[in-house]
This record gives sequence, C-alpha cells and structure tokens, in this order.
Amino acid sequence: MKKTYRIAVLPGDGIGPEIMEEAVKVLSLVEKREGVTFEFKYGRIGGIAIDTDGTPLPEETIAISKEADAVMLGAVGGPKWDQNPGHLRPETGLLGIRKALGLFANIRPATMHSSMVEASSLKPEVVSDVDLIVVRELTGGIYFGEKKRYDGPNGEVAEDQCIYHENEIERIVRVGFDVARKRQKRLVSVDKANVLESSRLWRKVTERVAADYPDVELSHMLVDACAMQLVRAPKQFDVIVTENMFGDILSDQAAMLTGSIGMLASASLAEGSFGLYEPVHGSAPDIAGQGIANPLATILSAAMMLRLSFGMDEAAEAVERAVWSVLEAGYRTGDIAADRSKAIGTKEMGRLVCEALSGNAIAQ
Ligand SMILES: NC(=O)c1ccc[n+]([C@@H]2O[C@H](COP(=O)([O-])OP(=O)(O)OC[C@H]3O[C@@H](n4cnc5c(N)ncnc54)[C@H](O)[C@@H]3O)[C@@H](O)[C@H]2O)c1
Ligand SMILES: CC(C)[C@H](C(=O)O)[C@@H](O)C(=O)O
Ligand SMILES: [Mg+2]
Repeated sequence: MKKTYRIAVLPGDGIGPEIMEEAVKVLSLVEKREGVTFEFKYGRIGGIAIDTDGTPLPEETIAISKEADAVMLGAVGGPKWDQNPGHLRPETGLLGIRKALGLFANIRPATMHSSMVEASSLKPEVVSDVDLIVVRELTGGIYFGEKKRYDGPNGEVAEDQCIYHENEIERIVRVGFDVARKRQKRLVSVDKANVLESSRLWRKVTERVAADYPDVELSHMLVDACAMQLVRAPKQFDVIVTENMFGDILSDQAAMLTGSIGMLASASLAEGSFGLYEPVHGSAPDIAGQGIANPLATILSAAMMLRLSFGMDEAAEAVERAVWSVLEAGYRTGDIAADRSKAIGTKEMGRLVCEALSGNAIAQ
C-alpha cells in the first residue's frame, strides 16, 4: 500500500495560481520518485473567495485544510479587495486561517546561495554565506488584540491591543530553541523590552525556558538594533525568535539580504506535524497574469512541507538541490536577473526544476 498524504491547495489571488501550478508539478514528480500518493484538494481563499463565496475564508476551505495533512497556500489580496481590508482582519482570510488551524510557529529561512550573491543589493562580503532563520510567533500579539475606532475629544482615535500570554511565549520560544539546537546553537530573542510590557514578559519567559537548553547560546536584542544588525552584519545570526509584528518586518528585511522576496519560503506550524506552507511574498498584482513570477519560493515551501510535515527529508533535499542547480546553470526569473532581457518565465523555471529533479543535467 502506497503511503498517502492529503494536501490542501489554496492558490489564492494574483500570482498565487501561477506559482502554485509549478509547485504542484514538482510535487507530482516527487510522488512518482518516492512511490507515495499526494491527494491534492483545492480550496478558495482571499479575494477570489470574496468574489465567489462572499467571504475570504469559506467554511469549506477551513474544512478541506483541517482534513489535510498539510496545506499549500499561494498568496492573497490585491487592489480590488484591499480598499476594504476585511480579509486581513483576524477572524477572516489569511489571519483567520492561521488562527483556525492553530499555526503559531512561522519559520522563515533566509539562506544566501553562492550563485545568488550578485542578486543582493548589499555588498557580496556582507551577504555571502548568510544562513539564518526567523522564527515568528504567528497567532498572537498586536495582530490579534482587540481593535477599536471611536471619536475622542481631539478627533478620531484608533486602538490595537498587544497581548501575550506566558504559554504563547513559551511555546514559540521553545520552537526557537529546538530549531537552534539543530543548527549552530545560537538563538537571538528579539523584543522591545525597554518600552513594551509584553516584551518584558517575553524576555522573562525566554530566560526561564533557556534553562532547558544549556547547549544553546541565548542573547537578547532590541528590535531596532536587530533591524540595523541584519543589514550591517547578517552573518552573526543563526536563529532569531520574535513576536508576530517584529517577525513580519524582520523577515521581509532578511528576505532582501538573499536577493528577492520571490525566493523566500515559509512554514507555519501547529503543534505536531501539521503545517501550512507559503511563500513569504504576496500576490504581486503588478506582475499577475504575465507568466513572469518567480515560483521558487513556493517550490521551496513545498520542500519544507516534505521535510517538516511528511518527514521526507531526502525528497526535500532533492527538490532544494534541483532549485540550486537551475540557479547555478544561470537561469533567472525577472526579479533575480541581472539582465532582465535574458529572464525566463514562471513555467520555464518550473519545467527546469522538474528536469533537474528528474536527474537531467541542466544546460547553461
Ligand atoms: N502571504 C500573503 O498572502 C501576503 C503577503 C504579503 C502581502 N500580501 C498581499 O499581497 C498584495 C500585494 O502586496 P505587496 O505588493 O505589498 O507585496 P508583494 O510581495 O505581493 O510584492 C512586492 C514586490 O515584489 C514583487 N514580487 C513578489 N513576489 C514575487 C515573485 N514570486 N516573483 C517576482 N516578483 C515578486 C512584486 O512584483 C512587487 O513588486 C497585497 O494585497 C498584500 O496585502 C499577501
Ligand atoms: C498579508 C499580511 C497579513 C501578512 C502578515 O503580516 O502576516 C504578510 O505580510 C506575511 O508576512 O505573511
Ligand atoms: Mg509580511
């Protein structure tokens, strides 16, 4: 009996469907290579779901995702729906699915591959060999606190409450330590403990949890200093653990160290092996429908799914090797090409990765 893995596929909006198609092709090849069965079940999320179902996160999409062993998500949003940001509210859309599926741990690696050094806007000596992971808390903090708008004596007032409970901090910090333990054993906890009460609790809990990880070197850094150090000397970082909003900002910044946001994969994990895998970038409405989006972040997210949710480490490495070999052969989509006139499209990039995964040499 072949082992079966159920994968919920939520392509979403903009370039989402284009990049997802290529990731599914790569997964279909893995299926044959590894002798397993992937059962893909498609669902709607984001703007497309607003248009067809009247809500950005239909019940059916939550049900498909809960029944699956893992979820692959493209991207959501676009100018058509962004004027009414209802789909970004905690209870709906992207934030809604994170909460509904209990995806509290967001893992965002930023690894500089040697053949990509020239794509970075920073000096080669600063970015070569950058290999760091941002572990971001994903279901708490200011994103999910109570929001209010009301009229005050001096005009309109807006409030976003930032709440962290000890157990929420502890479970994400443990993920940070566990990830660091498997790497260079250096964890930087990022907060704003000089100003924020939630950060002071964050630091206290992190110190307590550190006692269980004597083999991991823990340091604390304020978020503004971290933003500066990421650009000044990114190689000092191994694993960063931080709260929801700081992780959102720092992971975009880390992404740009390695060239393009079109390359950055992510995993959003629940307790156990269940996870949702998505590129860090958004729906890129400026290039949607043109067939030029970089599918590598989504393909690399699929590799993370193979490793973290299905325990298929060798298959994950094979996909990653295939991606690097295509880049080493010099192929680039527009976002990472030094010479845009030589850039290849989404489908061509997906095809080349499949070729490499099939063991075929990629001609320069
Ligand atoms: N996880 C998500 O679904 C997610 C994440 C961020 C933004 N968004 C949403 O996406 C929409 C657009 O947001 P934005 O423009 O700020 O961010 P974006 O990440 O969509 O795009 C930023 C820039 O990067 C480029 N880019 C992004 N991904 C690319 C890829 N794979 N290949 C080539 N170029 C790529 C875009 O063309 C654009 O110039 C908004 O509605 C936003 O809310 C969704
Ligand atoms: C689109 C937005 C709600 C989302 C976030 O802030 O979490 C995105 O920026 C991300 O990083 O996944
Ligand atoms: Mg973000």
